[in-house]
Amino acid sequence: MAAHVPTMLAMIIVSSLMMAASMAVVGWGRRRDGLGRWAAALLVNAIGHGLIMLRGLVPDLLSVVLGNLLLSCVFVGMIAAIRQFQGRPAGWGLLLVPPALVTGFVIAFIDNFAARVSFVGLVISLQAVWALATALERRDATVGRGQWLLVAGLALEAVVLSGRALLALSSTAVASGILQASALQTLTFLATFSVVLISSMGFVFMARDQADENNRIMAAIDPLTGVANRRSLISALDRDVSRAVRTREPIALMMVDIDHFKRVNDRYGHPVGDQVLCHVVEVLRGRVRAQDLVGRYGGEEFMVVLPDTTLLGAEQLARELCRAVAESRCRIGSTEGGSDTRTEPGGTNIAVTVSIGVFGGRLETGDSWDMLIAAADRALYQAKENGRNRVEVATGLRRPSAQRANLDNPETHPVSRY
Ligand SMILES: Nc1nc2c(ncn2[C@@H]2O[C@H](COP(=O)(O)OP(=O)(O)OP(=O)(O)O)[C@@H](O)[C@H]2O)c(=O)[nH]1
Repeated sequence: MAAHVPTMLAMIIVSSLMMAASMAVVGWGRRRDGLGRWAAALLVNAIGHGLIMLRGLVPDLLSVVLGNLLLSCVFVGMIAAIRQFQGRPAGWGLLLVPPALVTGFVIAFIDNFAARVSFVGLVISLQAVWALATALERRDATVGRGQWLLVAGLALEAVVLSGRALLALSSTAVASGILQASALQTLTFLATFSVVLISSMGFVFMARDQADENNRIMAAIDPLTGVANRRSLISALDRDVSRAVRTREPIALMMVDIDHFKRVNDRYGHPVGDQVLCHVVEVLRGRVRAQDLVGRYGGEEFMVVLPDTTLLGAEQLARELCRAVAESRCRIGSTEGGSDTRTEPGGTNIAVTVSIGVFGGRLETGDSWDMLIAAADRALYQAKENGRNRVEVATGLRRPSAQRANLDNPETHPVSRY
């Protein structure tokens, strides 16, 4: 099948322009997801194919030299866009080598159509492979399936252009002029049309999936401390509680509250208070296991969810955390020292302590996350009542019925029930 070449070129031009305009609109103001660079590449693609369509009507310098240069620059833009999406520098210097080679070769062989098709086809197909490899390099960091569309389009372009380049010198299938119809010309331009559609759609989906992922992370994270926020804490706790009920494995929960935090704010101001919050989070996170979840429950109160943990284990960890916070010093920039500060060259160290309420045990059907929080909160309240900078343990859940949690070694924890 040998389709009418100018018609196919027109299809490529129109689809590139429409896709470029759509991506420019969608990507407007979102400088870092690469949509703008990809749209620019599509615009260059439209102009390059436009110049090729004008073969014979405009000087060869424009149609042949500039046209081929622009077609090579399309992949410069695409690779730069993929790298921008991945948060990497474009590396323009190396990217511009293929267009320079194409320009030099086309000028030198301006009268040899087969040699030009062969060389330019090979260079551009290598650029497509380069773009493909760039996309695959950070595959794990890219969410969603859009990347596979992108890769599929680039792979198609690479295969068709390299096949055409290899056939160019030995076969008449390539035709003797760019506007002459042949089956191979049809395949080539269909592949270019496909890369415009498939890879561009893939790139848009990638950007959308990444934005969704970022939103999902933002919605789950406390922006100040970078740990789970209350909403994601509760949903994780709910999931762990359901699992603990099902498996009868123990689960533990800590409520950690900074002591006299209001005084820190009052004495040093909110920004320093914020630093203290981050400092406490750092100490907590540095001492829990990978499967434990530290999050900010609200204000100066943190929660630590400890799946598969006995009351005894949680209590020991809580004491360790309490000690670690008390022994640590939150280093702040330039602030007036107070009674609980040590001034050292280059900054001030603020002493900070926490009180911790712990619940731990095996759960029964009907137990829910809010019952665990209430139990740990009661213990926390008692820790505050008993003088702060200490750990208190809740020995049971307040169930609606007379049931009790089957706690680990309750006799080894002869503490009062809060
Ligand atoms: N800097 C800062 N302060 C906060 C933030 N969230 C809550 N706070 C402050 O935390 C303080 C909590 O004070 P209180 O509830 O009285 O507790 P406390 O002073 O720690 O006293 P105890 O818990 O009884 O030891 C208040 O001053 C809040 O304004 C925050 O994100 N940053």
